Amino acid sequence: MHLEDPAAVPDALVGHGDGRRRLSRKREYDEDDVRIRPGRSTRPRTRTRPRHADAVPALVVAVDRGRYTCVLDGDDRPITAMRARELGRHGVVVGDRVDIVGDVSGSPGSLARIVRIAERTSVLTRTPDDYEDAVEGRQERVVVANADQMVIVNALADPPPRTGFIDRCLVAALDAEIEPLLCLTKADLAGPEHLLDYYAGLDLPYVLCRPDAPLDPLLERLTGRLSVLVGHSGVGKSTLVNRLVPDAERAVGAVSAVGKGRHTSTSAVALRLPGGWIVDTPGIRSFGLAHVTADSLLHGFPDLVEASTKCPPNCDHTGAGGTCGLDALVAAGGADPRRLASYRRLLSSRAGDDPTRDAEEAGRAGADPGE
Ligand SMILES: Nc1nc2c(ncn2[C@@H]2O[C@H](COP(=O)(O)OP(=O)(O)OP(=O)(O)O)[C@@H](O)[C@H]2O)c(=O)[nH]1
Ligand SMILES: [Zn+2]
Repeated sequence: MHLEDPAAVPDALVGHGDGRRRLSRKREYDEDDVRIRPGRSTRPRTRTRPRHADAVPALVVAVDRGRYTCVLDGDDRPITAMRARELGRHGVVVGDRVDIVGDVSGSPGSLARIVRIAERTSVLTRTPDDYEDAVEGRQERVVVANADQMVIVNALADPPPRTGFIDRCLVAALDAEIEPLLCLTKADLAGPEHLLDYYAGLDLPYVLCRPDAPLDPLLERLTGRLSVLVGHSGVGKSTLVNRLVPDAERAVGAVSAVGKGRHTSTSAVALRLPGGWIVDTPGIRSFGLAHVTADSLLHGFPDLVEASTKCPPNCDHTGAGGTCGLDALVAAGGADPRRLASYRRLLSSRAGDDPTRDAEEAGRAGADPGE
């Protein structure tokens, strides 16, 4: 028997898994609601719930408008679940390890309930950039929980590599303490030398992918991990996902069906590999970094960060005063000037005095061979 405290969680403010809050959303019902409740009693109400000894561990693989698709260990059946109200405002996102109760059969029409969310080992967040989600402003959003690795997919040609995009991803990954992996596609069209030269000062792991070679080097790095794939349009991310998970289309279809038919194009979805998970992020084209502090931004440039110890106190690293240690580092040949320029582009796009998209265009030009 559950005694509800209707005042405990105002339904209109319940947080949703994607970090959004919708106002005046109708309260959600779960199987407890159909039980006959005792009349108002004089017993003190309590927020303590039974401990759900029968709960089973599951992974959240998709989120769509308040419905969560979960799977059990070693079982691909999608189980639709809702969030128990006792979780309060705690959001649930793809990658979350949860405990579920109720009907966990996954049969059509069944609904389980998420009663616990395990502590997250990492949280990848983004701030929507100025050009999207204007309605929601620049509210920070969790993209995926518990990712161990960020696979930054970039093409070596067609479209040419965009170091501005990669650098932005690196900042987001390192800020979230997620290991980055550079995945260079279309290696059949161009060599990686130019790009790797730009990253020579970093210990950045990379793999090359081409249609006529097996994906073993990539698979090796994906094994045993939960990897989130990011990439801008046209780099071959869908091609890659379809090669890694041949029935990805079907899996994503099954997942979207539970969300009453409409698949939210910006949501992430986790797909099972023989030994690991990949999280595809369709619709996520870039990482707004407004939530990342200026300090963390510099930690996204491991080849530059050490030189900041030579900066005067409270240096803003813009180079304006001519005393920034980063300039001294570059002048002494200790770092690639293009790296410092990229850092400063991100710095100024974060400060809001330079539209993000322009900054990334500049990053793209910076990677062009011959520049
Ligand atoms: N030559 C070559 N072409 C590739 C490779 N990978 C993908 N392509 C092609 O590049 C184009 C874009 O590939 P997609 O997989 O659709 O790219 P995407 O990153 O998913 O882009 P969106 O669909 O816009 O999100 C397609 O025409 C692919 O056939 C590759 O390794 N080599
Ligand atoms: Zn400085």
